[in-house]
Amino acid sequence: MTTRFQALRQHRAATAATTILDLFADPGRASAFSCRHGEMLFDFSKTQIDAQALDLLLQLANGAGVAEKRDAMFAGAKINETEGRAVLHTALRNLSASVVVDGRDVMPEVRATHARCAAFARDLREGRLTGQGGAITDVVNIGIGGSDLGPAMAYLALAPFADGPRCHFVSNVDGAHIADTLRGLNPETTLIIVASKTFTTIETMTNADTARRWMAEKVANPAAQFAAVSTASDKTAAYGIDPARVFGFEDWVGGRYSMWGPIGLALMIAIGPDRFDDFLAGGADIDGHFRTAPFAQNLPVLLALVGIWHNQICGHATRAVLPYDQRLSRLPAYLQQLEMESNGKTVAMDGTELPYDSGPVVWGEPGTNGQHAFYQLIHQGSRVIPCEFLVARQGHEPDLAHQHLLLVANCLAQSEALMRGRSLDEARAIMARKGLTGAELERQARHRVFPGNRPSTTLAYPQLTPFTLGQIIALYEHRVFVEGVILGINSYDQWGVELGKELALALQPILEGKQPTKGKDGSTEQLVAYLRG
Ligand SMILES: O=P(O)(O)OC[C@H]1O[C@H](O)[C@H](O)[C@@H](O)[C@@H]1O
Repeated sequence: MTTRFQALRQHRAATAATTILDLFADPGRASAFSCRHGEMLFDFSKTQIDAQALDLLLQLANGAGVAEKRDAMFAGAKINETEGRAVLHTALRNLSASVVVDGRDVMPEVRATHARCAAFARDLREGRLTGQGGAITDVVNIGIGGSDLGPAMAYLALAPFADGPRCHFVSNVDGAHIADTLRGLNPETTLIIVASKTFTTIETMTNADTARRWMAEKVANPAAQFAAVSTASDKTAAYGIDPARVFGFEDWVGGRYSMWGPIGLALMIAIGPDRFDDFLAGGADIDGHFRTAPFAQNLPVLLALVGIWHNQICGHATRAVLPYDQRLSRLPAYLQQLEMESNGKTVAMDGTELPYDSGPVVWGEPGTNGQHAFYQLIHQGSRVIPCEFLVARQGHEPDLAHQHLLLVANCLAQSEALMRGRSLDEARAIMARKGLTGAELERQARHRVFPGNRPSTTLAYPQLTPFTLGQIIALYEHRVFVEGVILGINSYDQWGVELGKELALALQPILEGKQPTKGKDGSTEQLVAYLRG
C-alpha cells in the first residue's frame, strides 16, 4: 500500500470523530467542497472529507499518474494491457479528432460509420426505408450487457425526445423476455437490430434466432428487416445480414463504453441523429473538461476521489446511486455494469494482489420510490452507505412543476436527514410532546433516533437533455477510469465473466440428458436432477 494511502487512513482515523455537521462550522465549506462545470454542480460537502483529506486525495491522484494515463488513453495507447487494446470510446464522440492506432488514423472510418448510422436512422424515421408491411413502427434491439444497458437506459432517459419508432430491448436468454416483447408487435413493420460486439454471445444469438423464426412466419424476406451492430463483419455476413445494414466498430471500444457508437443505433433511431449528436457533444464536453481542468476542479477526478475515500479509506463497501429523476430509472443498472465490471478486480495491472478492497457494490433506485422501500436501512441500519443523489433543476412537464418541486424537496431532505440525524434528546422531546413519560417514553424514543453523520453527494444539472445525459455518462466513465488508475487495476477487461459462461456451456448437454452429471458436486447434481424434472 502506498504511503499516500496510509497517510489518508491515518488522517481518517484521527478525524473520524469530527462530524459532517461540525465541518459546516466553516461558512465557506459548501462552495469549497463543490465543483461546477458549465451548468452542472457537484456538491460533495456533505461528506467527512476535510481540507487535509482533499489535499491528500489529490496527491494520491497525482502520485498514481492519473494525468499521464489519461493522456495515454486519449492518444490511443494500449492501456488495456491484459487484452493488448487501446481504449478509445472517447473517439466516438469527438468526430473531428484524429486518433492514430497502430500507425493508422482510425477516425475516417469512425466518421463514415457514424454517417451511415445517421442515414439509416433518417431513412427509417422518414419512411424511406420500410418493412414489408409499411413504415417501421417498432425497433427491437437484441443485445446484452454493454450491447443493451446503455441504449436501454438512454431510451428511457430521453423519452421526451423520442419521436421515432418505438424501441424495445431484449437481453435475457429467458424466453419470457423475447416472448413478452414480440407479443403484440407486427413482424411486417418491425426492425430487429442484433447488437453484439463479438456476435457470439449465446443469449443474443439465441434471441436473434427466435426473432428470425418469428419474422419468417409472416414476412417473405426476414433478413431484409434485420440489421447488425458488431465488430465481427465475417460473423454478421455468415448470419445472412446484408452488409449495407451492418454497422461496425473496433475492438478498442469496450462493450460497456460502446453506446456512443453504433451500439447506440436504436437510440439514434428513436431520438434522431441530431439529438444523438447532442448526446455525443455532452460526452465530448466532459472529455475536454477532464483533459484540461486542474484536478481540484475536475469533476470526474473529484467524483473518483470521493469514491476512493468512502470505499478504500473509510471501508464503506457499497454505494447507492439515487436519481431523483424517474427517467434515470435504469442508470443504477447501467452503472452496475460500468463500475463493477470495470473495477471489481483484486489483481493489479502488474499481476500482484491489491492491498485494499476492489471497487464497491453499486446499487440504487430512483427517488422518491426508494424512500418508501430501502431508505430505512440507509438511515438507521448499522452499515454506512454513501449516497449519490442526482437531480435536475427543471423537469419536462411545465404543467406539473409543483410535482418537480416536491421531488427536489425530497432529494434535499434526504441528504440533510442523513447528515443531521436525530439525537436521543430530540427523540425524547418528540415523545414527550406526544404525551409519553417514563420507561415507555425512553423505549419509544430509542427507535426514533437517527445516527446522522451519513455521507452523500449531489450532482445537480439544469434538465435531463441529450447533452446533459452525455455529460453524466462520460462523467461516470472517467470516474471509473480514475478510480481504476488509483487502485492500479485494468478497468477495461472483464475476465471475471468467463468462468460462468464456460460452465454454462458444459451444463447444457447435461441438462439435455446427453451427458451424465458425473464429476459435478452434490449440489449441482441435485439441482440438475430437480430441474430436469
Ligand atoms: O456485445 P457482446 O459481445 O455480445 O457482449 C455482451 C456483454 O457480454 C460479456 O460477457 C461482457 O460481460 C460484457 O462486457 C459485454 O458487454
